[in-house]
Amino acid sequence: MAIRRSAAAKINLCLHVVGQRDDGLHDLQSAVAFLDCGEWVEVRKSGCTQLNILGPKAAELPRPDDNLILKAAALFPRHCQTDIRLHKTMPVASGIGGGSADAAATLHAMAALWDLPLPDVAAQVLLGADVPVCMGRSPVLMQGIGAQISPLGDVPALFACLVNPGRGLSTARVFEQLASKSNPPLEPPPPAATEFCAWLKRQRNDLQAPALAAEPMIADVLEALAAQAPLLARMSGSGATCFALFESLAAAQDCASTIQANQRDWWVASGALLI
Ligand SMILES: C[C@](O)(CO)[C@H](O)COP(=O)(O)OP(=O)(O)OC[C@H]1O[C@@H](n2ccc(N)nc2=O)[C@H](O)[C@@H]1O
Ligand SMILES: Nc1ncnc2c1ncn2[C@@H]1O[C@H](COP(=O)(O)OP(=O)(O)OP(=O)(O)O)[C@@H](O)[C@H]1O
Repeated sequence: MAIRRSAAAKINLCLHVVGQRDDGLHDLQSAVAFLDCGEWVEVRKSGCTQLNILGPKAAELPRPDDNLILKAAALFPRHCQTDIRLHKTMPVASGIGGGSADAAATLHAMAALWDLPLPDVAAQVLLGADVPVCMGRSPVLMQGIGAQISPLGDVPALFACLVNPGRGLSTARVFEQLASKSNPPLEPPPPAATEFCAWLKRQRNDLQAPALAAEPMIADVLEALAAQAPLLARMSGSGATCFALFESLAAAQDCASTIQANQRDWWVASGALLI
């Protein structure tokens, strides 16, 4: 029997860096939502644990032994030998949590396959700061280093276009280049869905400036998205993927096809935010 779980793209709709801890990690406040980009993890019982990677972005992960998926699988007892397949569609090191989403999908799939409980949040966050948030798929508020997750409240139906210019960025390096480690906090999210977009526009991604300095092509991506008259265009996570939000699926898809037609080498995706 095979069990398949999808790994959705994580979008940091806003990301405030509000402090730095003694261990160097940063305290964050981020509204996070998800978009299904067709990436998945499939598991089946086997004589040994191994990972095979296929899909259009498989070549960006040449060494399966280093994969976060195998670190996630290692959280289960030794007898849980599992054959794992990853279908990779999201660009690697691109600020949309690909590795974390794959690790989260692996934890869900293996817990179901072996009828075991999920590893706790403390173990999840040791895999990666984005793993706890990627265990769910609905819009949430992420705080602390990534382990404190709470519901975001009433979010309207929104549609997104994601664009990545094909340049990987190191998350650690972007944090290092951040000018101020202690920035103004998020305004509390509004109770009513009708106020959500106005609230979101007033928030920031504090990693956008250092990522732009490291990779100037992000400015081209943001300009291309802004030209499609979205509700909002901003960078996700530590970049370089940027997103634009729209009120309709058709508008998000139009944005994606226009940008892809102009920039054949860029990675582009669109769809409804999961709610
Ligand atoms: C920027 C975000 O994507 C926002 O959702 C995440 O905080 C990063 O999540 P991630 O890629 O899963 O991060 P990890 O692999 O755990 O950490 C990569 C590096 O990012 C930096 N890092 C990460 C999380 C955090 N709260 N503070 C940090 O300073 C650290 O230098 C760390 O070594
Ligand atoms: N399954 C995986 N998918 C993608 N990257 C992985 C995976 N496993 C390990 N990695 C490594 O993790 C690093 C970060 O890649 P990932 O795609 O998770 O970054 P990201 O999208 O910037 O993440 P985040 O938004 O959480 O900072 C890469 O250098 C990659 O080699």
